[in-house]
Amino acid sequence: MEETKSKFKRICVYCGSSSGNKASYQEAAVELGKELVERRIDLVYGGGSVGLMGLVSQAVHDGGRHVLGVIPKSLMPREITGEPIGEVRAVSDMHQRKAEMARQADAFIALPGGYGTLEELLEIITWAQLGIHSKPVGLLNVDGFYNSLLSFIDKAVDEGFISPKARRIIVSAPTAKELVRELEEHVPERDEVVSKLVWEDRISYVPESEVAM
Ligand SMILES: C/C(=C\CNc1ncnc2c1ncn2[C@@H]1O[C@H](COP(=O)(O)O)[C@@H](O)[C@H]1O)CO
Repeated sequence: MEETKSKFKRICVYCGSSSGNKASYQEAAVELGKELVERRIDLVYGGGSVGLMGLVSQAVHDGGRHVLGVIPKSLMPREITGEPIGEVRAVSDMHQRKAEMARQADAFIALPGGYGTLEELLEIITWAQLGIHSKPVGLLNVDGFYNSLLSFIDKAVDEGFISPKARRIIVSAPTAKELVRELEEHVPERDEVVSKLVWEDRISYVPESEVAM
């Protein structure tokens, strides 16, 4: 397989701790893992090997890229998260976990999932809206899984609760290949008010090309 270099060093993937009922969800998790490998991108995720989390992390690990799992101590028992893959970083709680995953990543992708995935996705979008980070956020809309969420968000725009600019934080595509390509091309929009906010815990993004070697 030919490898393509990406501007992202590491992507954070949010996804179901279950596998979902359709084979297409599981196939998409493996496809995403392979796409990261092809572009030489490492993975940070919620740790463990259950559900789609296990499939995407195994695919990245099998392809020889680094996998970092961030797990709260209380979720560490193997019967809950399964055998860990790659490097495991233990944190004290769910809040610290999300902050650590966000710090370690240059971009975010949500695969299909449940409450946990939705919560992680909506929080990272909210953090982008508030200027805590300016890293791209992608939705892998496998088989239209996220159509109803996107319709809801569009309704919130129509009803005046989400600005059109904040709506554009979300990049969505039906396949991993298209999504990663779109995330690579995405230019975050600057908001004059938000960019003046001061966050002690601002999660900065330094493109690899700007990191002193
Ligand atoms: C409590 C049980 C299983 C939980 N196992 C998890 N292991 C690791 N990470 C998890 C787990 N559950 C949630 N997460 C995080 O949320 C996302 C998945 O949640 P979802 O509700 O399945 O969508 C995932 O990205 C993780 O970061 C036994 O039922």
